[in-house]
Amino acid sequence: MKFAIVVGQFYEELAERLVISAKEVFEAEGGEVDLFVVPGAFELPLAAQYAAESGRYAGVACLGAVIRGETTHYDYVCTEAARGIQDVQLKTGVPCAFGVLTVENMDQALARSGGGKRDSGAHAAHAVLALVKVREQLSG
Ligand SMILES: Nc1c(NC[C@H](O)[C@H](O)[C@H](O)CO)[nH]c(=O)[nH]c1=O
Ligand SMILES: CC(=O)[C@@H](O)COP(=O)(O)O
Repeated sequence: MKFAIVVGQFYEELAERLVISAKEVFEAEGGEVDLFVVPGAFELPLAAQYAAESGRYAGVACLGAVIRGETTHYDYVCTEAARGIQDVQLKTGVPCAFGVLTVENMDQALARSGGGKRDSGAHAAHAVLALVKVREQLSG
C-alpha cells in the first residue's frame, strides 16, 4: 500500500521532524511513502489534491508548521490549510490528515513534533491508517 506525505517546509527543521515520524508509522505498517515538498502550509491543499487525484495513494498525510507572527497572516494560512485539506478529502474520498502545527512559538512546535507533548507527524499518519481501515471495513 502506498501513501503520500505532502509537507510545507517553511520551517525546515520542523518539517523534517514531522516527516520522519509520519514515515516511520507508515513504514511500520508495511507502507511505501512518496514525499512531496511545498513552500508552506498554504500550498498543502493543492498538493494533497494532486496526490489524492493521482489514484496512486491510499491516503495523504499533510504536514507543516505555522507559527504566529505579528500580523493576521497566521490566521489566514491556518484557516485555509485546514479548510482546504478537509475539502480535498471530502471531495476525493481519499483520507488526507491534518498534521499541521498551528502554534504560538517554536517551543510549542518542537514539543508537538516529537518533543514530548505530542507527535503530530505520527498522529497524522495514524489518522490516515484509521480512515483506510474504516473504508476497508465498509467495502468488504
Ligand atoms: N508564515 C508561515 C507560512 N507562510 C507561507 C504560506 O504558507 C505560503 O507559502 C505563502 O503565503 C505563499 O503562498 N507558511 C507556513 O507553513 N508556516 C508559517 O509560519
Ligand atoms: C504565520 C505567518 O504567516 C507569520 O509567520 C508571518 O509573520 P508576520 O505576521 O509577523 O508577518
